[in-house]
Formats: sequence, C-alpha cells, structure tokens
Amino acid sequence: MKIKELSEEVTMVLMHPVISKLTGKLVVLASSSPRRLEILTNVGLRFEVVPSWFKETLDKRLFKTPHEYAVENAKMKALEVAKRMPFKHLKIPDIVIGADTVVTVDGLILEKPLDKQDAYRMLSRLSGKEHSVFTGVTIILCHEKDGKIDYQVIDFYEETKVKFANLSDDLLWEYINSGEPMDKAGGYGIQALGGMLVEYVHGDFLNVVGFPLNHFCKMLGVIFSSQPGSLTQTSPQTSPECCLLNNVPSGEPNVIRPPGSPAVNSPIDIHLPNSLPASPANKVKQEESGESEVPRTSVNSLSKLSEPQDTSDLAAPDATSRGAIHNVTECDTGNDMEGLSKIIVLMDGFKASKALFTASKLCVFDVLRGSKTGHLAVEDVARQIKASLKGTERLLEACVSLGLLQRTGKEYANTELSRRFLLSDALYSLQGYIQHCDQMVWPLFSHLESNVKEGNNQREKAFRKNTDCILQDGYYSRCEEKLRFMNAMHSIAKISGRDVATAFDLSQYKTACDLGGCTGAMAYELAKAHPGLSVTVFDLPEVIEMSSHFRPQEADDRVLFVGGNFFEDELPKADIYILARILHDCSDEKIHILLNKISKSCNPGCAVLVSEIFLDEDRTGPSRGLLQALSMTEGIQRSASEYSFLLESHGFDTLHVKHTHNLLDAILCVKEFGKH
Ligand SMILES: C[S@@+](CC[C@H](N)C(=O)[O-])C[C@H]1O[C@@H](n2cnc3c(N)ncnc32)[C@H](O)[C@@H]1O
Repeated sequence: MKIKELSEEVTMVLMHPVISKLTGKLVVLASSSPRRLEILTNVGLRFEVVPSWFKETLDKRLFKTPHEYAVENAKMKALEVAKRMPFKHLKIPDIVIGADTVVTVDGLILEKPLDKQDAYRMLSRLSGKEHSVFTGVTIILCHEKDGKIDYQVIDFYEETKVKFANLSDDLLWEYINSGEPMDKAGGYGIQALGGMLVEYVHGDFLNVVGFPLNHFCKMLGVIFSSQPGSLTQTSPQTSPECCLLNNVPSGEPNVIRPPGSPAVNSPIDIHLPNSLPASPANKVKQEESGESEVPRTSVNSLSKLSEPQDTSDLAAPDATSRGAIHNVTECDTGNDMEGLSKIIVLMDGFKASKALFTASKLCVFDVLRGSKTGHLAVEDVARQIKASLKGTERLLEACVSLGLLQRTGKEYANTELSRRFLLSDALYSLQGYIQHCDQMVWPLFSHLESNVKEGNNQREKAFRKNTDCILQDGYYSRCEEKLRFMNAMHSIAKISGRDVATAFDLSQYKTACDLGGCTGAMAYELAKAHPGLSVTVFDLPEVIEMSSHFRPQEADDRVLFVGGNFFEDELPKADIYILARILHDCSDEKIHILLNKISKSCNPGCAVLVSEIFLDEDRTGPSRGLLQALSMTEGIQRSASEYSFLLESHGFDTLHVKHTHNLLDAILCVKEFGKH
C-alpha cells in the first residue's frame, strides 16, 4: 500500500468516527487563521468560521505558565463567539472551537510581530535555540434548556519543541521581507518559507502550524466516550462531566479514563490521549518507565493560578494536567480564581489607567525614544521628566508590569506596543485620546456616584461649568481645551477611520459630507478608500479654524472644510452624509432634528453612514460602549437596530450593518423613493 493510501486508511479508521459525530451539528471555529481552517477542513470537519472579537489583552502576569495564558486566550475567544452568536447571528452553535498559539523562549512569550523590526527581534532571539510552541485549545459545548444557554468548557494544550538553526541577518531579513512572519506567533510559519529556519521539531508538527489536530481528535473522543449519545441531548445540569466533576471522590480519576479502559457506552473506540505532561521531569519518567501517563482533568483549570494551592479537594492534583473539563455556570463553585482575577483586574483598573495617563503626560515614552540607544536609566528619565527619582522608578516599574516598558538590567526602553501607540508622533498615536481621558473623562468619573444618584452629568462639579450640549460649546471655551479635544477625536478617527471608510462599497456616491468631521481624519480615509469621492468636512467654525493643524502633509484636495452649525445652518449638498460619533451623545429629540435636516437635503438614493460603538441588541456589551455611557451628557448608547429605527423614521432604509472589529462599527442607510 502506498503511503498516501495508508494515511487515508488511517484517517478513515482513527479520525472519521470522531469527526462524523459532529455531522449535523453547528460547529464553529472562533478563529480566522487560514492555517487552522485548513487543518480542520482537511479532516473533513464541516464548520462555520466566526472570528472572535475578544481582544487579546489578558495580563500575562496573572499566568504562571505560557500554556495557561494560551488556554485562557483560547477560552475567552471561544466563549465570546459562543455568547455572541445567539444574539448577533440568531443561532446557537453546538460546539465552538477556540485556539491560541504562543511561542516561548528565554521565559518570554512571543505573539505576532507588530512590524518588521519586531519580527527581526523575535526571530533573532530564536536563532540557534530551542523554543516551545504552545497551542491552547478550548472546545465549548453549548446547551439550551428552558430558554437559557449553558456553556460547558473543555480545554487543553499541546507543547512542541522547535530548534532554529543559526540564522544570518541576511537570511532573517530576506525572510521578514517575504511578509510571511507578520501574522504568525513567534514571527514564523513552519509550513511555508519558515520551514527553512528549522533544524528539528519534537512533538506535533501541526501544533506549530497552529492547531494540535491529534490531541483535538483524542479530546473529542474523550468527550464522546464520557457523554453517551448526542451532545445536544445532554444538558449541563445532568451531563456526566458535571455530575462527575461535582461528585467525584477526591483523587479519583473522573470523566477521562486511562488508556486501555474504553468507556462504557463509548460510541467510538478512541482511547485517551497519551497526554504528555508538560514538565520535562514527568516526560522523562514516562519515557523511562514506558508507562502511559493517565491524563487527568481538573474542576477548574485556572485553579492552577492560585499559589499556594491546596489540591486535595481537586479531581486533578497534577498541575501539569493538559486537559480540563468544566462547566462555566454550574461547576465553578469555590476556588474561583478566574472570577477572583477578574475582580482584581477591575479593582486595579483605575490604577493602571492613571499610571498610563501619567507616564504619557510626563512624556516618558517620548523621552525614552529620544535617547541615543532607546534605553535610559531611571536617573536619566527622572531628570528629563523633571520628577523625583523614587516616584519615577515606581512609575517605570509599574509601566513594565503593564507591558508598556521593558527593562534590561538597570535601563528602561519602550515596548513595541508603546512605540506603536504611545509616542506622540506615532502614526496611530493614542496620546491625544489618553490626555482627553485624563483631563476630561477622569474628573467626570470621579463624580460617578453623584451622577448615578442624580441621574445627570456632573460637568459642573468636575469643571465648574455647565452646558446642555458639550458638543456645541462646552469643549471649546478655551483654545487649549479645543485642541486637546480635537487631538482626542483625531487619534481615534485615525485608528478606526480606515475600517469605517472601507466598511461598505460607496463607489456609486460622488460627494460626501462628514457632519461634525472635526480634523478631517475620517474624511481623508474616505477619500483614500474611494477614488471617485469628494468629501466636505462640516463642523463648527471654531473647529474648522483649527483643523489645519491636523492636515496631512500631502493633503488630498478632494477634501474640503466648511464651517457651520448642523442644527442651524443649511447642510452642504451631498450624496452621502457621514455621522461618526455624533449621535450617541445626543438625545432622541436632537437626533430627529438632525436627521430631518439631512433627509430634507437628500434625494432618493442618497445615503447616511452612521459610525458608533454599537451595543449588543440585549445591551449586555460591549463594555467600552456601556462604560462610555456613564459619562455621557444627554445621549445614550444604542444598538445597530436602534440607530436603524431612528433612521427609518426619516425615510432611510438600512442596507448594511458592519461590526468592524475596530473601535467603531458602521451602518449604511439609503433614502427610499417616495419617502419624506
Ligand atoms: C465626538 S466628535 C466626533 C468627531 C468625528 N466625527 C470623529 O468621529 O472623529 C463630535 C464633532 O461634532 C462637532 N459638532 C458638535 N456640534 C456641532 C454642530 N452643532 N454643528 C457642527 N458640528 C458640530 C464637534 O465640533 C466635533 O468635532
């Protein structure tokens, strides 16, 4: 038999029974990685791809090992999709699969490089050394009962060791310039050109590509053998895992059985993974004794985060366990480290924000960039920012812990993250918005309690002045405030503008008017994305006056600036009106006045593009929107369908809604024929 035939045969025998169990189920891959997609498609799995919106901002410090971090990322990605689908896609998946791959070397976790320099730094660190590739995988089983959805979470990870040859700079740059490293953990793709860099691989090759298929199939086998019958028939309240996990006597292996003892009622004959424990010591023991390690599961894989940990009451005392099955709603009682760490992150959130605001205000990131080597000792930073030695040291250390700075010996330097977003002249600098948060939003939040009690904005208390509509005059009483506000708007518009501008096909429109277009950042993105479009930025005269400060060096002459008040003055004629971050802070009444004006200057076929943070339809997220609402003046955050409803009442039909994965979403509505 030829090798190909043999492998097909093996596939039929080993994989097909497990994969075929998923036939007819709505299986969802919460990842857009083409490599994962290919690996799963190749084994005949039918699934939908719903990329996760979970932002990978977990604090790595909270994890004792890289695999815990990867598993948690995988879990958060999968849970986000599992919880979003019923509302956004109006269907409940049966199974959601999430995965996260990280590369670790010298105690550092390497994720995807931010730019070519970052890729170079990663790859030269890997050169000539052995590193580990960890993929954390989460399988979520969704069960609906009595109108309530429960999520049962199974997670595991796989480690593969990879050794790179000694790589010359020439080879590294040639590889980096191929573009391959940019979307890959550790900055290389083993399945393509990156394979040239590799001397050896110990472990599952596909794990390095991005998905440990073998372990995944074994895990599915475990799930089926422990859960007789259809997955969807088993409710979490009565599922074997849950019962076992709740009731298992201390120390006894539970739902996952040792190899060689097939599960009773097992619909398939796949034994347990010969789970290789993560620690080298255990690995040696297994190899020497020839024993198969019995994989174990824990009530809550995150219990490993606690230190010291009393494992006596856990089903899986082995902290190196590579698989965990637990139920998010029913089984996570006690020892809830996940919950605890969430609350701690929330409690400390304001400290982290203020550390960022202060470092940014004192120009720490610019000062470090300005030094010859990019590194400075604390004394030099303190001198340059004109601050105390002690205070500066604390601030720098806090910034290191937040991933904003890095320390080598006694010197500090910017991280890729701060280079990208925190330098004042970075292309995507958030400096303006950070300063706005510090000066304008922070004082409002310090009066949140009164705000909640009284139900109104606390501007008077926070700034000793009051105004009905901050958009019209509140921000602009002083030049400095005006510039700060414009800077803040500019930084967000720069970051989200391209995604909003390219959210829809606007090729049929020749003229656009960006109402409240501020610095023109969004207008320039629109003009760039749509070569046939001219854009008028319409904003208050005092804003238009200052907008030249923000004009790009090679400004597109299809962007024009016109001063005026959109509530009072005639609107410039246009085929499409843009309302980016205008409506959320207006009452329904004001929105109707504005939409009425727009509707009157629109011919049928003309359009309105609204860009805002769209709330989930059940108003349970996203937190960014709901937290922003806490300091809003007279408006409310709305969902896409609420915006759609408002526009409909002025004769606009919703064509498309786009969740951009960026800071702002967008909705495109078109004026119907025959409507007012
Ligand atoms: C929250 S900002 C949004 C800026 C921009 N659209 C963006 O997304 O970056 C609101 C903008 O609306 C402008 N604005 C507020 N009231 C206005 C009015 N009555 N007429 C014209 N522009 C107004 C403000 O000056 C400001 O630039």
